[in-house]
Amino acid sequence: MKIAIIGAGNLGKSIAKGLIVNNAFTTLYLTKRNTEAIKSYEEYSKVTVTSDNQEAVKNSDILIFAVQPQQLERILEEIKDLLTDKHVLISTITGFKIDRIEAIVGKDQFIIRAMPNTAIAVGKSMTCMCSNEKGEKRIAIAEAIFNRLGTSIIIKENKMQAATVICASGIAFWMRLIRATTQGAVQLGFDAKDAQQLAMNTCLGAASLLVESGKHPEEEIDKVTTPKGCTIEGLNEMEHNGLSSSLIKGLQASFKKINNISEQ
Ligand SMILES: NC(=O)C1=CN([C@@H]2O[C@H](COP(=O)(O)OP(=O)(O)OC[C@H]3O[C@@H](n4cnc5c(N)ncnc54)[C@H](OP(=O)(O)O)[C@@H]3O)[C@@H](O)[C@H]2O)C=CC1
Ligand SMILES: O=C(O)[C@@H]1CCC=N1
Repeated sequence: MKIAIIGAGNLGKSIAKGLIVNNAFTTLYLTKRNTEAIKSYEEYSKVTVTSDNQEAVKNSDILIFAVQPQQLERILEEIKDLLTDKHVLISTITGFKIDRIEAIVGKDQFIIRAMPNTAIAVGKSMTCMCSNEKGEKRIAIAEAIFNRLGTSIIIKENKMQAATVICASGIAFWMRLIRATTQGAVQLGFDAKDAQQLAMNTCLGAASLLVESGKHPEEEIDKVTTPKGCTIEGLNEMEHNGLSSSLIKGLQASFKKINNISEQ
């Protein structure tokens, strides 16, 4: 696949890393206006770094847009006359609806909206996707890319904002939970390095149990909570202090904010 990432910033570079590590492209163009920070990617075979979006579009089939929302319109205007039937447009832009993209490039383009997260850099992104009507014919291509770099699901466009909160912002939320566990482990006597090992690998184990068994979390909790034991003591104390409630309220606050941003 001939892929271009238009806007190789935080997310764009994470996608590039995932593609490079997984050898998931034929050629890869990375663009940004100031290319200094991404020059090192040219060390990889078949990777081209440029500030010329038009060159990237002409030489690629899959166009992944990863710029800030206010930058997308201008870029679409810049490249729209170069689009042909070979192109699939994948936008990762938060809150930028498909009809706004269609208004610039036309309905007759294969348009996909995707919301990956930064774990794409290590091939573990949870990516949610939707498409315009024409894009349905090529969404399998996007699925193939994002499944190489993690797991993907197709959702309705009206769920993209919620998916952004749970999956994209979710990386930050889970990081904070891991950090809090690390702080607790230090207080219980582990040095910082060991504490982080314990916290992150236990988190990975918990998620893997559910992913691999398809079970409900409470079923796994039942296996760990010895009656009158230390686990239920700790768990109930956390809940008295609002663990679940605090998480849910945070997700709601994030969702409210994302809806406000996209209305602006
Ligand atoms: N960070 C995340 O976890 C996630 C982010 N997103 C979404 O992805 C998008 C990008 O986010 P993020 O990576 O954090 O943002 P960044 O600001 O880190 O990256 C955007 C990049 O676009 C480049 N850029 C700006 N204008 C142009 C242009 N005309 N042509 C080519 N490149 C350009 C910028 O570089 P320069 O100024 O040098 O041109 C910059 O490196 C956002 O819309 C965000 O909502 C989605 C999911 C997760
Ligand atoms: O924080 C934000 O608004 C963006 C959207 C998801 C990740 N970063």
